[in-house]
Amino acid sequence: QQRLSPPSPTKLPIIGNLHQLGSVPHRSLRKLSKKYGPVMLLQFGSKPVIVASSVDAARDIMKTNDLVWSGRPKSSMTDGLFYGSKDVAFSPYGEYWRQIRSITVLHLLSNKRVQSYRRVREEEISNMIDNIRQKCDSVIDLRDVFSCLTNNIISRVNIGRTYNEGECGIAVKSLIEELLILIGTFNIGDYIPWLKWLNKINGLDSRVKKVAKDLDAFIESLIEERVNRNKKVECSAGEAKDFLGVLLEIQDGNETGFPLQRDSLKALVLDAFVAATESTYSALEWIMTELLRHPRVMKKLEEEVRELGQGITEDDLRNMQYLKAVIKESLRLHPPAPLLIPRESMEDVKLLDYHIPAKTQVIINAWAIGRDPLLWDDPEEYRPERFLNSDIDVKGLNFELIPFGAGRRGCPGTAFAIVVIELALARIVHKFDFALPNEEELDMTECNGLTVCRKSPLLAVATPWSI
Ligand code: HEM
Repeated sequence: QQRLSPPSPTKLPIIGNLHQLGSVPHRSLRKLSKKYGPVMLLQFGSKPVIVASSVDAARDIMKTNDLVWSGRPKSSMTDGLFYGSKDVAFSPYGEYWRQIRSITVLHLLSNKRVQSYRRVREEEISNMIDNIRQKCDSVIDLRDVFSCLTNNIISRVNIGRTYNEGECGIAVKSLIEELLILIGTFNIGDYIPWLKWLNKINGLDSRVKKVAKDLDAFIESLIEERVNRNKKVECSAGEAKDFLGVLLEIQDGNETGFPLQRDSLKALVLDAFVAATESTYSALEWIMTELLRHPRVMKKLEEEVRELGQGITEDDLRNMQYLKAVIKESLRLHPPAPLLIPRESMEDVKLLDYHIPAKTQVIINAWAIGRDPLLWDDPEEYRPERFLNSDIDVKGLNFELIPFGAGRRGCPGTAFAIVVIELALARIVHKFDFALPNEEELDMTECNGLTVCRKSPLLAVATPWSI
């Protein structure tokens, strides 16, 4: 029996289909998939890449054959930035990944840990409200506000303090931003190996080296600060330990029987910063963008959150069905990582009817699935009501809505992110009326990268709401 290969657009010599990626790949790939089908085979330089754009293909990859598809393609970019890809997100599948993922889940991201950060969230969200209040009646950069919030929350639970106070903080924030840009940059050397030398000329190699070196110096200084502090003051009993503190203890005590090398420890601390910030603030920024474009929806949300009168706590979130629907609808149209993180087959596997050889990369177009007219009525319309009487959730069980991926390599930070987004949104909409600074229609252009933000930061004017 002949082994069936997925359909492919015509390839050019050397580059294959790279020229068809365009400046906004999730859009170009959807266009191609409309012509070639929900499973298509492209060629990026010398590498075969499958693009999956339907709910059935996504389910097949992330559920039916999840184990086979749990590899990550090797990337010289993440090797250079994460100590040889020793972090959770980019390390190859295997025993090492299993160990570090379970350390990260247990000590940073489990439901129990996430609940224990309640005070951190409440304090930082109150700081954000104060910050907005001080700028009322002038134009506010909401991306900046949300980026500050998510940075502060992850910093406090990751390293025990915020780092964006003072000059050094600003430098660290821009280093992490540069790292994210680099992860999203197309690296020609990974796809056309004999063109690797180009990265020396175009400056990519030296940018990677510089960011990695500067971030390493930052994390080393945190470790040193911690070691000195622990020597001076014994950690007070009952104090919740931050992730870095726990990792240092694991390293000292070797209690898990798993040797946690210094590079691995640093990769895990860095991973938490990188995975938790841009994804979350970009989600918040897209949500506010849609609310500002849809005053009817904003009004309904205001009614729901303002019904509670004074102060909203996390206990109130449970009953806020419209708030949850607004978040899901925004993540459907604007998943912060529209193509998720690429995976790789670890052995030969069938995908729907097609035969896929081992070591094939797959890109899942979550953005296209969220807008598939076979799954959603009026898919391009922003209508949170569609989720009001629906069981569809973002947790990786419903493959029509997968902003956090699914399966073994699915996002372990979902619960961490959702509660920050819910509380931050409920509280700002409770406290302020928002308006666009001018009458012009909002520019909805997207930027390019692993995480996709608005091209221009969202600007708005806030006025305090009073009963
Ligand atoms: C709105 C916020 C977030 C979004 C949209 C998001 C999305 C994603 C996606 C799409 C993946 C890849 C899933 C796959 O391959 O199936 C992922 C992986 C991951 N995320 Fe998130 N994420 C968010 C927040 C967070 C937070 C807050 C953390 C941690 C503090 C986190 C940590 C991770 C890690 C460690 C991985 C790698 C998992 C692995 O490869 O085993 N994420 N995330």
